[in-house]
Amino acid sequence: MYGNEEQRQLYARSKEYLEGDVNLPAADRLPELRSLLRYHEWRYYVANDPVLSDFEYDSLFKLLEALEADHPGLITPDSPTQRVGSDLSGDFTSVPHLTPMLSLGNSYNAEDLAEFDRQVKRMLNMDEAVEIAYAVEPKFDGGTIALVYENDRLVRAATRGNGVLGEEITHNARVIKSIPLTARFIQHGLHRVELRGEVIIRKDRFQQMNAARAEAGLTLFANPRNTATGGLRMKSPTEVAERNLEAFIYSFGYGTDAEGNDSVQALGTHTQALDVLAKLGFKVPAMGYERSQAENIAAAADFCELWEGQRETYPYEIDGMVIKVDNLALQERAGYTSHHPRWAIAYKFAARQATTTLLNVEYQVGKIGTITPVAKTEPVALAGVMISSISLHNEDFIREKDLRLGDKVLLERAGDVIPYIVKPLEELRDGSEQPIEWPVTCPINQTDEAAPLVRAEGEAAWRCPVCVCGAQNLQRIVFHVSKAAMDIDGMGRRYVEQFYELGWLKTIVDVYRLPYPEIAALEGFGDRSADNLRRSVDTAKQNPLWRLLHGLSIHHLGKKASQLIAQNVDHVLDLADWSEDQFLHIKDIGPTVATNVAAYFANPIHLEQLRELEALGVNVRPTEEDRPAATVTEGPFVEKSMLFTGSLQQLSRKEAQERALAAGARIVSAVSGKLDILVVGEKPGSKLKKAQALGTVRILTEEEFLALVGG
Ligand SMILES: NC(=O)c1ccc[n+]([C@@H]2O[C@H](COP(=O)([O-])OP(=O)(O)OC[C@H]3O[C@@H](n4cnc5c(N)ncnc54)[C@H](O)[C@@H]3O)[C@@H](O)[C@H]2O)c1
Ligand SMILES: [Zn+2]
Repeated sequence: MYGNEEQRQLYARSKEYLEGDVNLPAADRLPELRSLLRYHEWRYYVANDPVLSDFEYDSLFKLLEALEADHPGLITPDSPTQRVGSDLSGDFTSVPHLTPMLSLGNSYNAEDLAEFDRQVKRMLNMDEAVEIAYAVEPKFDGGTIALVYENDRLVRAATRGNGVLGEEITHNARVIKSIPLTARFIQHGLHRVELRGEVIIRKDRFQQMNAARAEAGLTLFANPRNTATGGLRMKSPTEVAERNLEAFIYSFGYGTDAEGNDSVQALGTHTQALDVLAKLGFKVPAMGYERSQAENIAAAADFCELWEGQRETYPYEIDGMVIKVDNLALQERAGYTSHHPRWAIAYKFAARQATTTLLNVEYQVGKIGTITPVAKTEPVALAGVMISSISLHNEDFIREKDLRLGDKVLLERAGDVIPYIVKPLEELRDGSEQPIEWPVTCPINQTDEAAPLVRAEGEAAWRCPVCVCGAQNLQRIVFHVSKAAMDIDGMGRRYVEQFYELGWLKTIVDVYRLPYPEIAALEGFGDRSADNLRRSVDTAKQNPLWRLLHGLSIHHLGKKASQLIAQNVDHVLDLADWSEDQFLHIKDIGPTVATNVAAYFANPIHLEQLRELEALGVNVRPTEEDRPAATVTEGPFVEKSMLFTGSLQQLSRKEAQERALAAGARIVSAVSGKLDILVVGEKPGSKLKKAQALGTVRILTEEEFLALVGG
């Protein structure tokens, strides 16, 4: 349909229009904008793979609308503003809809909605002060479907197609369980109806399906929307059934009685019409949850904002909300343009996808030398923020996606998830894209002395094994002073970076010999802050040994392992003489930690640093806090597991537990076959029942317990 070279130009030109870089007479801009929009409609509806965000597409659309408003004589009937985008593929029989299926106008905030409200009133010759009630519901992001029922039976289902003609997919609709094959419309005076709805797939089902496909080595579905629209067009209904599609019905398109007279309006409001559909067994947005009847446009806007905030936790993809004049007679009076109803509007949420150009890749070096590639892109708006820098995680990420410098890339940012690159747009390549050269040595220090990067088996990350440039040291110092390690109050990343820039911090040793008079002279410091900092550093010198060990940034040596090792030495430098095996003798220390710690202490530079730290007054021996709580070897409850339940009368729960510990017990949190003793206070609950049912648990009252621990 479109060649690659042509697509590249259409993409580049679209971005130029969006940047406001196009200066042509209106007579030339009009046809160009139309052909750009047609291209994007094709990417979106037919190829199912848009290259612009919806926001960008809508912006181009608005440019065209504005131009046409200024030059009404130049409007052509085939303009994208005059018809809806077509998804007719030719693979199915085309059938005419009973009434045209249109698009929706767009709004992005409460002001847009207020403007829409004013327009509706103008259209209806209503006073500005009169309030119109609106029905508001999610704008489901799937594939549109039109269902025709005659005499209470489903007789036809079709896609939206080009709005006038749809593709007939009745056999596929029949396997979608939420579409009833029969419904008692006649009870409501409806003999022939056309319903409109959206076919979608739950987000979790989508993920399960993709996980299963990945396992089977099949290509993955791009997103839930494509899975749903593609699902509707499967050749075999059994395949459709496997996709677990669902259909939300959101309105009547048409409805007549036995004589062929309209009988939808008699339902009164859109809200009541949906209530009827719900009663008839259709899946419609639930009142009070997914939909609301808003007394005026401000209330409608509030409901939209509420949903924008909770869209991530909703099980289905929605790209906005739809606001509809609730009264069906007013809808009828407001009417339609050739493109959308005048009585409804979409409220679009901020677009979560965007496309931009990958300009460069920079590399960050972490505290243990992990190299993280970061993409630098042409700045682009994504879900409300400007993005120009995105983590690429590791080399495999780059290779798997086949990213190249100069690529046009699709970005996504959903909810709290950090932005990421979904894929390069391969059809938009022109051959000038360059491979991303993965660094062989430290990317910060590209000299001969830099050692080659290493990648441990089974790990995704490349690391710089011996950093000579200091890039790692900076990260190590940041970690060293952080809460998790030496917890130096008042000395966060910002100061570390500042002192590092000034050359005062090269390694962690320098933390303990900072030039305080010079710090006091820094802008924003003064004597007091410098003094406070000195005090914090002095306090940290008395830290338990595990904090120092953890603060050395040894790969894989976490807090727990640091504590275990600190319990087992008299002086940190003892570790220089330890073999890997000795580390493994400590319960809960595994081989990875053993290897890494042994390697660290085999390095004379590190030993020298530790000697310097000791000379500067940093504690290098285990303290009281490092020692394990003395194990009790005598007492009534030695080696017994114990649990308290109900409220105790003479002791607090905490005091009772301390007594139990002192008497040798271990406190556990649940009743199980491993529980030895349950101490029962007043109003015990299910724990007592469970323990009695087990029959193996010794049950003590508070008095009995106190008697055993000696009062
Ligand atoms: N990114 C791109 O390149 C690109 C290209 C073309 C179109 N688009 C997007 O598609 C939009 C136009 O598409 P459209 O014509 O399908 O219209 P639309 O998506 O703006 O709105 C109409 C559709 O909304 C759906 N819908 C979901 N829930 C609904 C509800 N509760 N009530 C009523 N309708 C509901 C219906 O299926 C209906 O067909 C554009 O605004 C743009 O966001 C994007
Ligand atoms: Zn380096």
